[in-house]
Amino acid sequence: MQPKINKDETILSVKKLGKKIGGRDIVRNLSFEVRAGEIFGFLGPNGAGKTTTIRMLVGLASPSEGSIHIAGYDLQKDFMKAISHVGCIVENPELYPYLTGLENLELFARMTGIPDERIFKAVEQVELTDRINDLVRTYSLGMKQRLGIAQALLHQPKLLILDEPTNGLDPAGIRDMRSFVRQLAREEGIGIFISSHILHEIQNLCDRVAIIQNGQLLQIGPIDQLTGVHSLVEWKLEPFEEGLLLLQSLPYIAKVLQTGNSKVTVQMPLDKIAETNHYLLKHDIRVSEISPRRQTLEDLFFDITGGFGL
Ligand SMILES: Nc1ncnc2c1ncn2[C@@H]1O[C@H](COP(=O)(O)OP(=O)(O)OP(=O)(O)O)[C@@H](O)[C@H]1O
Repeated sequence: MQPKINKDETILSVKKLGKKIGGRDIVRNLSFEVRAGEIFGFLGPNGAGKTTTIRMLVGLASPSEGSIHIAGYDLQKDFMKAISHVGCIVENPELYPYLTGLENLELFARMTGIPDERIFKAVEQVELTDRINDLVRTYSLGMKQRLGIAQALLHQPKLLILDEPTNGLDPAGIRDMRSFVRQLAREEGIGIFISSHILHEIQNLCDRVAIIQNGQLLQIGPIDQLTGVHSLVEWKLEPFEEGLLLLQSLPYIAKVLQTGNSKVTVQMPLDKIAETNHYLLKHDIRVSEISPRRQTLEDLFFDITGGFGL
């Protein structure tokens, strides 16, 4: 029987979190929540403060300001209770290659006092049943990741923290990861916090995202709401510089997002395409391509972070 999921239950609540290291603000005034059954993406360019935030969420670093509550428990005041609801896989999990997947989990379960019967459930949850009796040294990176996640699920956490989970995985590995992460959220009601810089992965997987830069929150919200706001149109123009200047002079062209290979992508209303095309042609600009599309998470990310560091 599937557990009843209360989607209003807040699993992780971060309020006004701050971290100073050597007098420098690494994380500032960061607030967000992750609810039961929700997949929450945490994005930011290199050096934005993602790892520092995760280190605070799992108790490896203490906040200079603010609070973290996990399943209602204050991580600072009630550490053991709060952390007992967290499963995390940060970097590569510790696994023994000359033991089978099952033996690895049995060893870990015994060391941490978890009953054996939980193991099969966790193996099922990460879709590793077929290979669980094989030696870990024969596993692909994706299978090792899944075994690591099974290990993190053994104590039935309400919050799962995954730091760059698709790093190094091939497309099939990424697809498998996406499938069971969705199931963990939808069927088990686990709140899932994923940091990543692979933006299309986040776009396909997460319900909501937070984008941070310089330790501060820039945007937070459901992906559809954040990305559906603008329509983008890519133009291929010749001569390019003159065409670009003309486009920029139009009052309804909101933003120029990318240039290269005689192409420019601008934010503009779709019903102005014909008018714009006519205007360019009238000024002897050859328009060889016009491609309208919806704004992606990647566009939004580059737009608001300035596109640095990815
Ligand atoms: N122990 C430390 N001492 C000094 N500076 C630090 C320390 N830890 C992190 N920083 C600095 O804090 C900033 C944020 O680092 P952090 O590793 O949290 O970023 P990140 O978003 O995880 O980046 P990446 O995607 O590159 O891992 C960086 O400028 C980093 O140099």
